[in-house]
Amino acid sequence: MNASALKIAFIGGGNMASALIAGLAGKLTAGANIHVVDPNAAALDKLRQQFGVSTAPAADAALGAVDVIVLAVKPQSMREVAAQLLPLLNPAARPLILSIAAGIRAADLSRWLGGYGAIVRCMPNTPALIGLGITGMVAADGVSAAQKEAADAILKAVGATVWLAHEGLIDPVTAVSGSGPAYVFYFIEAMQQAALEMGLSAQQGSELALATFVGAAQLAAQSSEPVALLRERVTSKGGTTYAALSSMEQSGVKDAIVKAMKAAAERGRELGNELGEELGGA
Ligand SMILES: NC(=O)C1=CN([C@@H]2O[C@H](COP(=O)(O)OP(=O)(O)OC[C@H]3O[C@@H](n4cnc5c(N)ncnc54)[C@H](OP(=O)(O)O)[C@@H]3O)[C@@H](O)[C@H]2O)C=CC1
Ligand SMILES: O=C(O)[C@@H]1CCC=N1
Repeated sequence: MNASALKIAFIGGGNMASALIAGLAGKLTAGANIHVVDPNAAALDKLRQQFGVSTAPAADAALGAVDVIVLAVKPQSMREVAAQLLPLLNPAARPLILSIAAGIRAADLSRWLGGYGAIVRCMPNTPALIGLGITGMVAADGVSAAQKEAADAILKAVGATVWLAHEGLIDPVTAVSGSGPAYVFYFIEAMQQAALEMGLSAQQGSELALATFVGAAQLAAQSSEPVALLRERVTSKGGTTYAALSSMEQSGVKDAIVKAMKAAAERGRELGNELGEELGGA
């Protein structure tokens, strides 16, 4: 499969699909090679104008002529979407199905698609929009080496990829990096609020909080030292950082974050159980 000429269809053109399309169109493959199916006319107009993709309001014959079909609808819509897709799947072309849905297990998707085996489950994140995403991925047994390469090329076009040893690790990845940008935005919002309450302008608080996040993240990414050591270097004995971190420890911030992330992973497992028939914990 020649990655630069890949024909890719997206079923669902919402937040995550748009972020992926923005990273892919005109880079990995031409916008004209991308087809997007979504019932929302306004969302499709925007994608067509921005990236030159073709669009349709419902699953159509174009799905029979692509190499990869990305399923980018809500987990709750997956079963219905599989039923719409099944009659349009071209068995001769045997396209790769790339599911980005939280929770939905490959075995359930395969059953809904009449026993289809060429399925890769992946968990991207929205920084894909600017090429800085990271995606955890796992391939079902029916995926060929060329399809695995194509899946990797698609997600690498929007950031980094991490292949997982087994599907049970997708829920933890969802909790760490899939949902992760929201935790970071939440922390930035809190810093902006504090800045405002302490007398800085909204503009100054925003600039200071954002630059601090970008700088600290880049420093951690570029450093060979543990993050804990970088934190200690900011924390002078009896100083301001110590006061802040002590307050966070007293409030149980770290424990709360760990607990919250475990809740996210658990919600992924729950979604799989609620919406599918396969048992979790693979
Ligand atoms: N947002 C994120 O950061 C991430 C999301 N994901 C996963 O991506 C998937 C999509 O999430 P997200 O983009 O946030 O959701 P959105 O709601 O933004 O996008 C889903 C889109 O699919 C459309 N849709 C619904 N039914 C159909 C159908 N039958 N055919 C075609 N399109 C349909 C929806 O239309 P309508 O609104 O009218 O229902 C909507 O526009 C989820 O499964 C989620 O778990 C994974 C990683 C990160
Ligand atoms: O919140 C969600 O369920 C999706 C999956 C990861 C990020 N957004």
